[in-house]
Amino acid sequence: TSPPQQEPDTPINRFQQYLRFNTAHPNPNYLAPVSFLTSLAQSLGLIIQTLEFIPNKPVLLITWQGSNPSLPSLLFNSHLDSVPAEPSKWTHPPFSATLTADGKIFARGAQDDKCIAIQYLEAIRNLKERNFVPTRTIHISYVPDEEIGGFDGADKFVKSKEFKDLNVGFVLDEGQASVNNEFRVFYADRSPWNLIIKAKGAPGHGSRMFDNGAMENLMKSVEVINRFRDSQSDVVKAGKAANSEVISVNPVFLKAGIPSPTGFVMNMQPSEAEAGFDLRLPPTADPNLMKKRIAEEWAPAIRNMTYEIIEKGPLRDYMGRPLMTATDDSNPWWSVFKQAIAAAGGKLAKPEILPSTTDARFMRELGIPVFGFSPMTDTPILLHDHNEFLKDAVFLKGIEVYEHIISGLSLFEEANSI
Ligand code: MET
Ligand SMILES: [Zn+2]
Ligand SMILES: [Zn+2]
Repeated sequence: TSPPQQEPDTPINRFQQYLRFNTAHPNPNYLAPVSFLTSLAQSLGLIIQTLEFIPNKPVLLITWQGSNPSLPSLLFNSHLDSVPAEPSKWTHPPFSATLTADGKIFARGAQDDKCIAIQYLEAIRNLKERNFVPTRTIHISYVPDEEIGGFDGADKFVKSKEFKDLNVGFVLDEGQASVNNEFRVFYADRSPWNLIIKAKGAPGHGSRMFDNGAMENLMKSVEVINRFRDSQSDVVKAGKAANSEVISVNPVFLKAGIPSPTGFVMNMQPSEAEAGFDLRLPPTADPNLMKKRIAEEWAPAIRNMTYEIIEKGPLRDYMGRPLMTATDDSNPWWSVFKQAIAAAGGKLAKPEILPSTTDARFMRELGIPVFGFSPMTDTPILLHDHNEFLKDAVFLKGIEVYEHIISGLSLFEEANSI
């Protein structure tokens, strides 16, 4: 018999091992990756706590104690879960973490956001090997359920006594890939709304051309929504705003028709029809104006329409301010962060609003400054896409970047109160 295969002792291999846990919704495996990360943290001599605010939805909290634990701490967050993948559409199985000859590691979660999960720990490994001693305490959190809104994950965590006791002064959470050689940093998220519009109307023979059918009513709404979508796109195409600075609306499901064993009944017009939309509002948008538009134009009662808006998370912080982290001198963390990127030999792009949404909004809601940041340059943006991958060299460079960030931020002692 051959001896059990030993996993190679490399950062890339640890990344691949972490990518192989199937953490896709609707049934993410949380226990196995948490025990894997726990053993990594143990091997680094870090403090480990597993919190469970909701049964079977663990929050893993790892701590590297600083020499001055009375200073506000730093938190590096990532989520454990992933969106689903359609394996038949992938060139390599989505949980295989296949490394190709050109250095691409294919996996659901390679960019979103299992890279940073391992990079945080690898950066600490390297700093410890060099006998670096942090001044501020450093925490790393691994939270469940980000992809379904974070309500049983980060939201519960940040509202807990355990979180309050961490005295967090500054947070880094996930960002998005950069297609050029500049690192991207995000000071706000767009807020997600799920919009479901329903139409009712007279049923009838498939050959008749009557007014106010459910399908006709729904299609009219789809046209109106599409015109709004075009108007937002035009602003972007004219160069007047970035993608993430306008309101996005995209249809994500359509539900109608009378089922038959072979598909749908073709000669009946249905009496009900439904469509779902993913909306994202930048922090500058007026939510009330949007609600008015939906009520009056997108799903008007006079066209037999009803609608439901599910707001996925907060729009304002506890002081009533939009959820934005300052990127000027009023935020001392900004310059320390900038210096760390420069020290790593990196170029930083102009700070942006994130087009999507992260757990950062729950920390910003408490008034804590948070940047979204995933160190991936020269990388196509593949989050939630088929064939998500990250290059090994990009992953390794990211570790080095975090070494500079962690050391720079943890030694930053001015303004003790922040
Ligand atoms: C619905 S909360 C956000 C989930 C996910 N990160 C997204 O942006 O779609
Ligand atoms: Zn993510
Ligand atoms: Zn995601």
